Formats: sequence, C-alpha cells, structure tokens
Amino acid sequence: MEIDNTTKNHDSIGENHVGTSADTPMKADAFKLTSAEKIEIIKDDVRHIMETLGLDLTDDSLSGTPNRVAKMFVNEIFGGLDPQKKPSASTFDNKYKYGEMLVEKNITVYSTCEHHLLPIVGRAHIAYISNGTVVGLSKMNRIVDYFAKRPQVQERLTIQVVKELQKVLNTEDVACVIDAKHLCVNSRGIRDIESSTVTSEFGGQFKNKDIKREFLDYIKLDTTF
Ligand SMILES: Nc1nc2c(ncn2[C@@H]2O[C@H](COP(=O)(O)OP(=O)(O)OP(=O)(O)O)[C@@H](O)[C@H]2O)c(=O)[nH]1
Ligand SMILES: [Zn+2]
Repeated sequence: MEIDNTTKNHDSIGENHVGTSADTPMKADAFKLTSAEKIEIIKDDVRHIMETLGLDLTDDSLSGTPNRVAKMFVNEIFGGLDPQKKPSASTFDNKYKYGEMLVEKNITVYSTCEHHLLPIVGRAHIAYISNGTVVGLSKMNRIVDYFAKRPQVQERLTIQVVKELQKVLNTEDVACVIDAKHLCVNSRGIRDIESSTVTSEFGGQFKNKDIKREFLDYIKLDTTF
C-alpha cells in the first residue's frame, strides 16, 4: 500500500533535515509571528477562557493572569519550540582517550503533556560512548531542558534527546532513559499518584545486552523525585 505523505504534515522546526515522526508536529508558518505577537494573542485567548469560566478579571489577583500565562507559554514552558533557543553544544576532542561509557544521570525534567497541557516531572539519564568527540557535561542537561520545553509525549522527548546527541557527538552510541510522573495521570483522570512512566531509547552499541546492562546498573532507576 502506498503511503500518502501529503497527509503527514510533520514539519521539522527550522532545520534542513527530513521531517520524521520524532519531530514535534509544527505548522509551516510556526515562526511567522514574533514572540511578542504570540504573547498578545495568547493573552486574549487566556482571558477568554477565564471569562467563559465565569471569573471576574477586574479582581486584582486575576487581572494579570492572562499576560502572565501568555509570557510563561511563549518564553518559558514552550520556549523549546523555538529553534533559536537550541543550546549550542560545545564539543571537545577526546584527547585523554577516555573510551568507556559516560553517564549523566538524574537530570531534572520539567515538561508539559501535550494531551492535557499538564506538567510532566521526572529524571532523565543519558549515556554515550565517545567516538573521538566529547561534549560538555552541562550541555546534556541543557539539551534535555530544551526539548522538554515543548508540549510533549514522553516517548518523543526521549527520542529527540538521543537524536540530538547523536548528531552533536557524531556517533550512534547514545542512550537515554526517562522516568517521569505525568500530572494528567497523577492529579486528574485516574488520579494515580504513585505511577510513573519509564521510556528508553538505545542507539548503536547500547542495543548490546551487556552495554545496556552497564548503563542501567549505573542509573539503578531510583524513582525518588
Ligand atoms: N503514550 C503517552 N500517552 C500519554 C502521555 N501523556 C499523556 N498520555 C495519555 O494520553 C491519553 C489521552 O487519552 P484520552 O482518552 O484522549 O484523554 P482523557 O479522556 O483525558 O483520558 P484519561 O486520562 O484516561 O481521563 C491518556 O491516556 C494519557 O494518559 C505520554 O507522554 N505518552
Ligand atoms: Zn496528559
């Protein structure tokens, strides 16, 4: 059966690679408006929601909320939709010939579930095996934070982090495990406060059973957050 690609409409976000299902689905005109213009429009939308709910926006505690929420959406919790904000990952030559696995664990994840626009809170753990290039440690935390600052599903977030690091480090040998709580599951709906979601992506050598085991042993999947 032929797949009709015209129905997919998954545009990449300002980079010249071919769109894949790992990309955040964006409209072609996603960056036609400036951030300031987006804030003005969203402000009206939030005001409309609040007024529809029956809230009195002349109350001094509520009057600033539309502007506050609009700024928070554009500049903070969805700021990672803007490719200009992608962290530049400084890489270095692996002069010391460190050939073992490097693990950056317990990276804090604050994201937003794209189905309910409620928080996702958890930890990411990243590992890579150097192919001659090493990346500054903090850049791994920054890459997680950049992709987390979007409406997300956890599966896509995990894949986006791995793909970005594979590109930066020029190797397939990158892995990421995310363990996170979804407030859409914990605080509403089924209201299961204890459950959390684990997702993983294992590239290159990390598909090997022993290498995967070494990584999982380092992170010991401690779920206290
Ligand atoms: N796979 C996946 N599902 C998610 C993620 N975040 C939220 N969901 C799920 O998305 C689903 C949306 O289901 P719907 O039935 O459309 O929404 P709903 O009626 O609010 O569902 P309930 O949460 O069961 O009340 C829910 O089952 C959520 O738990 C995620 O990161 N990955
Ligand atoms: Zn949700």
